[in-house]
Amino acid sequence: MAAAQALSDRGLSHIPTDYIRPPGERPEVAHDSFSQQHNIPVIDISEASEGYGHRMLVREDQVLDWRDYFDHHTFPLTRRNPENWPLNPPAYRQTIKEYSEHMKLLAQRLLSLISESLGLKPSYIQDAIGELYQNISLNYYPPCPQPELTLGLQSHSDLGAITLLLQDDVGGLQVSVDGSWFAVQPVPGALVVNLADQVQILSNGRYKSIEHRAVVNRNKSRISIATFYDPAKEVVISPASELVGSDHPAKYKHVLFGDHVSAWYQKGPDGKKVLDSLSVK
Ligand SMILES: O=C(O)CCC(=O)C(=O)O
Ligand SMILES: [Fe+2]
Repeated sequence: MAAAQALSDRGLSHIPTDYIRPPGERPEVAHDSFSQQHNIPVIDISEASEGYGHRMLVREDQVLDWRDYFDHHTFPLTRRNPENWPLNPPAYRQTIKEYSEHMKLLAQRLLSLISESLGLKPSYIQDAIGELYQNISLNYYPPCPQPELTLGLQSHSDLGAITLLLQDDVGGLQVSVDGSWFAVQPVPGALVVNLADQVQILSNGRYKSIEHRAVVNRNKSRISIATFYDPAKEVVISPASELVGSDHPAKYKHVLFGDHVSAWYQKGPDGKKVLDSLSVK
């Protein structure tokens, strides 16, 4: 059993100190007023070997997130090995496969529209990203005895181009707008579209990646499924030359996507600090 769930199941009244965030990073609102009945489907990940755990960063001194997650590497097909995915329920592998294909098409449609809205050719962002690296992350946030002291997922922006997020009806996703946190209330049947860092760079800052986090609550567990649309680690991303000129200079340095990922996992995202470090001063 993964860590946060095991702690939750132990029925502790206090959370371990390595989950306690410094006062300035604690959520102000405890989301313990949700009353909907919620049944969590049982998925057996005990056989699974594809990236799962509860630590987000490689640093040892990190504050831990009250979350367990499980990753599926779905594109390119050379990374896909359904043998690593749960066998139960029986439709699981086929469902992930179909879901990944639909999410790919939807993300591509959205990226085309974003490219066009910038006056670029529809395939611009997809061409810049190159071969799609798609991961599907299943996040599980167990009930937490002290939700006011911790976070399910620390503040960050997503690293790639675009993220499609499916959340259940419990609620917990928050976005930062002008320095304040706002809850993103679940809408049945709807996906949340989060723009990620590479679209901010490619659009030379005309689109902004969204800083977000997840809070947990005392009574309910919550599941969210994030589908990430990323470039390969070898791809260099830079502002579109069409969007750079003498009256609007490049706002970001070129970045090797792999370096962006390493900085994120080593230093910690700390909101959008990793992206901010690429700003041209
Ligand atoms: O659980 C959520 O609502 C957010 C998940 C998320 O931001 C992520 O997986 O990157
Ligand atoms: Fe995210």
